[in-house]
Amino acid sequence: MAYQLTSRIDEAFGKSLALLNAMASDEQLRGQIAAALDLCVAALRGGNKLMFAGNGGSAADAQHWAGELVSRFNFDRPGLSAIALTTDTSILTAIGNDYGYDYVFARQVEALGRKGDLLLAISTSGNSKNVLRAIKAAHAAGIAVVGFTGKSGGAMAEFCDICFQIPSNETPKIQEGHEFLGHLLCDLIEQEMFGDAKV
Ligand SMILES: O=C(CO)[C@@H](O)[C@H](O)[C@H](O)[C@H](O)COP(=O)(O)O
Ligand SMILES: [Zn+2]
Repeated sequence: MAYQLTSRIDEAFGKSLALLNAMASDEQLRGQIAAALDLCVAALRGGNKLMFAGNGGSAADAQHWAGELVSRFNFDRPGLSAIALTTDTSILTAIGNDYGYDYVFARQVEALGRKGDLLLAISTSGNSKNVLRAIKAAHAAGIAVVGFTGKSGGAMAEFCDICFQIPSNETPKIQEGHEFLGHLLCDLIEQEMFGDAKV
């Protein structure tokens, strides 16, 4: 029992370290991070907002990252315009009940999204229908999309303007990769927009 426990813990550390190492040495990923940062900063500097959407653990990521931007990340600065489309239970239940769960994000993108906003769509499989519909609704409204998914990319990869494909097929490990990128983007956005004014 103790041996199994130890080996399982070792395995978890090993997989996460290998994942982060693979990401750290991926030059294409670095280019995508810079490009996603440009889209985020352009939207925010243009007076637009970032919208986040995802299911389950990715809903938690959406809320987490929007919170970092609206409140603060590393240092005090003006709040940044960001919203998670996963939080208003009245809206979610109304859309889910009246139109179906596949529409819970798309309907909000249609209602709240404006040309120049940015959608950050998170799906480990890349195949969640409500996320795919949100991406479609975003493009119809002139809103660019940064996707976060796994190695296969699923259906969403080809529809995103930039798509982060974490090099794993395991949902929790993909989520760990997403979490790293989400925090990194929050750090870079804050630095890019307010770093010079930092006291
Ligand atoms: O957090 C986890 C698994 O680690 C789950 O809650 C997971 O997010 C849910 O099963 C989601 O419904 C998966 O959807 P998706 O990532 O494939 O779009
Ligand atoms: Zn999870």
